[in-house]
Amino acid sequence: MEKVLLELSQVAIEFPTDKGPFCAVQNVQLKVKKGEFVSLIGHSGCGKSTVLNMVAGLNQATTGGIVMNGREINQPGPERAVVFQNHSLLPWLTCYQNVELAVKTIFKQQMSRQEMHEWILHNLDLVHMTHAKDKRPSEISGGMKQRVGIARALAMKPEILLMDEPFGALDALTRAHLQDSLMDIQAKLNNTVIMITHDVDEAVLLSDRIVMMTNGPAATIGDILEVNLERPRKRLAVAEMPEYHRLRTEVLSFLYEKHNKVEPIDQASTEKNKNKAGKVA
Ligand SMILES: Nc1ncnc2c1ncn2[C@@H]1O[C@H](COP(=O)(O)OP(=O)(O)OP(=O)(O)O)[C@@H](O)[C@H]1O
Repeated sequence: MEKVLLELSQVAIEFPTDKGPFCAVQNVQLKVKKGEFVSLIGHSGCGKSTVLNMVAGLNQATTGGIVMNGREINQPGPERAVVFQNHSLLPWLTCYQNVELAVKTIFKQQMSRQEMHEWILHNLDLVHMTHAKDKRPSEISGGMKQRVGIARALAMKPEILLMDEPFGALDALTRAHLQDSLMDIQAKLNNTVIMITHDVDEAVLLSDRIVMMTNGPAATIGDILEVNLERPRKRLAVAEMPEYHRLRTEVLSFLYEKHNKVEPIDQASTEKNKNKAGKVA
């Protein structure tokens, strides 16, 4: 069995507000193994980004702690690269230069200029963006920007990749292409990934485990679903598998029956929500 890379123990966080402390999440317990792909899913505002930001070192837990490789996390670090929904590339730099900036910041002491150059090209190639390396973000599509954002994160050689709805702003086709690319990259590199998603199908297709969160305030992990679909996964073949549909139904049932956010819960609204093509509101 792979070793545990990351452990969240009894994690809770309170934000100061005008009305006093607001407990966003509490009692979050999670172990993530090296090479594992874990998705976080839950209704809007339940605390998914808050949890991810704590792992990134951008938020500090009020109680409990997060340990990675035996060291407590209390600030951001290059071993935990974050990919946001909106790529966050610097608009005045080309794709190449955006990746270069991250590579230089981290590897200037360890790599020669030539090694850095090859490493940047290698990572752009991984996401199929070599052809557009000299373009600026304004000259490429949303999906391409997101690819460069992923290349930049991977180029940091992170031990864990944290993705906050990385494909949330993309159209369905582009999203599917990027999901496939991410699965290919993961098969090659065996990255450890924690990804927030609102898309039930995306969660089932990509994940080894799906962490389902209850509604806030004081949200916590309600259930964790193991996804044992064989890899490599091909979306069309997977969509035919009864196990895929069972898992999908489990997630939908957690979200819309056990922890529905729409109140009062009546049969009509539950059915309506279930038919939202697997997108969580
Ligand atoms: N800095 C902050 N100060 C006060 N409250 C905060 C702060 N950051 C987050 N919250 C609150 O914590 C809760 C969880 O927010 P969070 O952004 O983690 O939810 P989320 O599940 O990622 O939502 P979404 O799916 O809509 O992105 C929300 O009620 C939010 O208003």
